[in-house]
Amino acid sequence: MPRLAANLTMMFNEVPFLERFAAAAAAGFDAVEFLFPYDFPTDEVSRARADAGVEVVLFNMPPGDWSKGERGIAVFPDRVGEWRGYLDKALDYAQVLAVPRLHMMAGIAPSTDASARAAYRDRLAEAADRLGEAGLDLLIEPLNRRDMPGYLLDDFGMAADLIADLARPNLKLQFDIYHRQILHGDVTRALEATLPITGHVQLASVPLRNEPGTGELDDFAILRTLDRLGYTGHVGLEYRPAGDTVAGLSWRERL
Ligand SMILES: O=C(O)[C@@H](O)C(=O)CO
Ligand SMILES: [Mg+2]
Repeated sequence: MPRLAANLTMMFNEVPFLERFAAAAAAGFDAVEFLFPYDFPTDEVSRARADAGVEVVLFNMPPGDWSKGERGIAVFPDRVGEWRGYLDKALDYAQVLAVPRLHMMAGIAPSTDASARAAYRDRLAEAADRLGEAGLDLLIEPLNRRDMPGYLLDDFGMAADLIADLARPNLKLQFDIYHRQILHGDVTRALEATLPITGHVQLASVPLRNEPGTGELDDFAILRTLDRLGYTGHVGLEYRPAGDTVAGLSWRERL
């Protein structure tokens, strides 16, 4: 059975962010992930993590101004200086929290925009090299067009091509089963084909993005497939609980 990590951005929203570490531990998790820790100083996040005794397995680089609709700025060739500041900041948090991997969002731009694609590719190479020196993996995640309209990286084939072209051993795929199913389907064959380049997996029901086992896929069969393929990483539970987070965790009894 793959190891499970609670996503603290979506789960345990009954309590403020820093209290979610302890809430996850109390619910039996020894690993967590989240989108962004940057609203809180590193020492506060670090204390919450250490007090709860959980491992942080993933978070994202700053995405630009999220409230203005930005979803990464790597696609903008004229914002490299700002982007480098974000990379420094993410590395700072990652090192304090001992996080082994970071997700870098691409940004909103048409995939036909050659300058956006070139900028994204350049930033991926640069970030992979910087993170590699620090012993971290860099992840890229295709996002479905319904949840993230206009996002550049909206295709698993594009992600696999980028990883092959850039040939950085620490540049890997963030395989979110929810996005995969909405974008392309064929989840099992895609896991088989891309597991060697996959650095992290995330799971939620489709289409509502609720608890595993409540949607159109057999999420338990998918978890067994990950076992069969020898996946040893974590599966991030990036779902919005349909009701109370802890009550909703009863799906784990079926594992
Ligand atoms: O799937 C998602 O939405 C996240 O993993 C993410 O990093 C971008 O929002
Ligand atoms: Mg995801």
